Amino acid sequence: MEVVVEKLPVPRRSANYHPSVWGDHFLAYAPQHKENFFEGEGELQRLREEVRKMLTETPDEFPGKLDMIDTIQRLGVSYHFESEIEASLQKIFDAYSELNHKDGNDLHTTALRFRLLRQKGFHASCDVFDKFKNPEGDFKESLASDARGMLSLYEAANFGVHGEKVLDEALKFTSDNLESMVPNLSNFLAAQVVQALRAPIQKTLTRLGARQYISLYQQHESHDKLLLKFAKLDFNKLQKLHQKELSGLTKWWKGLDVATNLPFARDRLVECYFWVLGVYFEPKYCFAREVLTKVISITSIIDDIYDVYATPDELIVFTDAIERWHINELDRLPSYMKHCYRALLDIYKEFEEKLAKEGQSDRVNYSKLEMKKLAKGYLQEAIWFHNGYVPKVEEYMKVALVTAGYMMLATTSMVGMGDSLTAQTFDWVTNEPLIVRAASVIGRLMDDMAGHELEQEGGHVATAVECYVNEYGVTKREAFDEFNKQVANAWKDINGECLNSNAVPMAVLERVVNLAKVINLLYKDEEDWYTHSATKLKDTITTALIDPIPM
Ligand SMILES: CC(C)=CCC/C(C)=C/COP(=O)(O)OP(=O)(O)O
Repeated sequence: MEVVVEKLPVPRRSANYHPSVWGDHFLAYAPQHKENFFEGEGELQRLREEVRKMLTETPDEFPGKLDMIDTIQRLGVSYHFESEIEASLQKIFDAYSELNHKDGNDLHTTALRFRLLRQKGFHASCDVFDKFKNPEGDFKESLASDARGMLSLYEAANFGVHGEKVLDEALKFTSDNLESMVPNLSNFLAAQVVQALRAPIQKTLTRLGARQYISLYQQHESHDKLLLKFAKLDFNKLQKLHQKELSGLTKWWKGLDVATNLPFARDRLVECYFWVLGVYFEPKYCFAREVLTKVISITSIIDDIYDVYATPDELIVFTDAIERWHINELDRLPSYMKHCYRALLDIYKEFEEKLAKEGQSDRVNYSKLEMKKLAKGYLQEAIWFHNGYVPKVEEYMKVALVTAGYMMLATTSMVGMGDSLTAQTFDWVTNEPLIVRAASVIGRLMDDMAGHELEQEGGHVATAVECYVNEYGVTKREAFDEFNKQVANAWKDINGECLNSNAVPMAVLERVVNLAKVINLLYKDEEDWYTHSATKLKDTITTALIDPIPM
């Protein structure tokens, strides 16, 4: 279809997004030496083996072993000991009833064991919490004086699945009581409680959680000095690795020159990299991070083309060009779209070439298909907007779960993950499995609650909020209450899908869980940190990616 463009002045909208707050900052971290760039490498390796020894020599049936595993995980270094921890948890799971019986009324140990198992996909039964209830069926009031146990129960209850009433009650009981306990707690415990109430472990990004826990842990009077030193060194080493990756990505991004060529769009490379760092931080996922960062940052531009700048006619051509996915399509596009379209094709071509060496270039097709589906969803929303149409909730959600972007990102997150993934796993992810739908529900509803005011001012497709208010004649607050319930239910779906999953590797499920965690940070409390990234998100990125931990 031929469309005449840019001959007549076209009325354009602008959302006045602020420019990049990072500019070329990360270019300064360009790699000088490819190998051995970290001075503390020798020390780090020595400490790692000491920690491994401590971990393997501590008997699995010791309650202290649970605390050791938990501390190692929370300090962000458990990725070094995956097989050792998995083997311990398997033994602990096999002896679950017996161990619970032995611990009697120790709430902390019971709850911690339950959470550590659930976190790694073991279906630990929540019946172990029944004994902490009184004959009336309520949690015993006496527990409210056991702050450590209450905190552990709260963290455990965040791993509940549908139908686990005792965990719903535990979540309410602990949430209601923990806050008022804070003034009477030690600094270490009080700080943990405050942090946990803000975001439980289940919803905390691993790098941020590690950074926070390292500072807390060193205030704990009986902390393990060796473990603490190892965690600090490892955090700083990874931070340097991430800085170098971001330096390379900044170089790539500069070639696109968003400020000049696409001035209406959000220029958010560093924020996108941070998003991806929430999905995987481990060194082995370096290429996966590159793939996902490039895709998410170009998607952000594409989203702004659809939502803000383009005319409906241009969007029809653009969507068709994405569907055809061929460089010849460039001629049909106005010049601003050309920049974006060329970049889109280039990045996928680059992935294909790199993956061809491993015989894995087919994987890219799954991501391309999802990108095409996303573009069609974006077009549908743009058409609704330009027609002033407010869909019914069901009609809206069908499209808006796609435009939440998480079906595409979940698929793309797997593209660079290495050789252990099969075609079956890719088929699984592109068939909208429950866990991906649930992450999309969280993404869509939290984004809509956060973006609602702004999107209405700037002119934007009706969000879930307007659709719901319009269809059910309720207040905005009532719509928010309903959505918060749906978000909580979606977390239960996610928790359930992670249990005893033999069909899909845990490493893949963890990517989807992590995608949901990122939403919980960026769109919490009805704020949009991603779009307005100059304050809270800038500070958060600074702690994760710029400031090293003092040794
Ligand atoms: C999850 C993905 C793909 C992230 C890339 C950046 C992006 C599009 C964020 C959401 O923006 P928005 O709040 O404007 O989204 P929407 O227009 O869908 O409401």
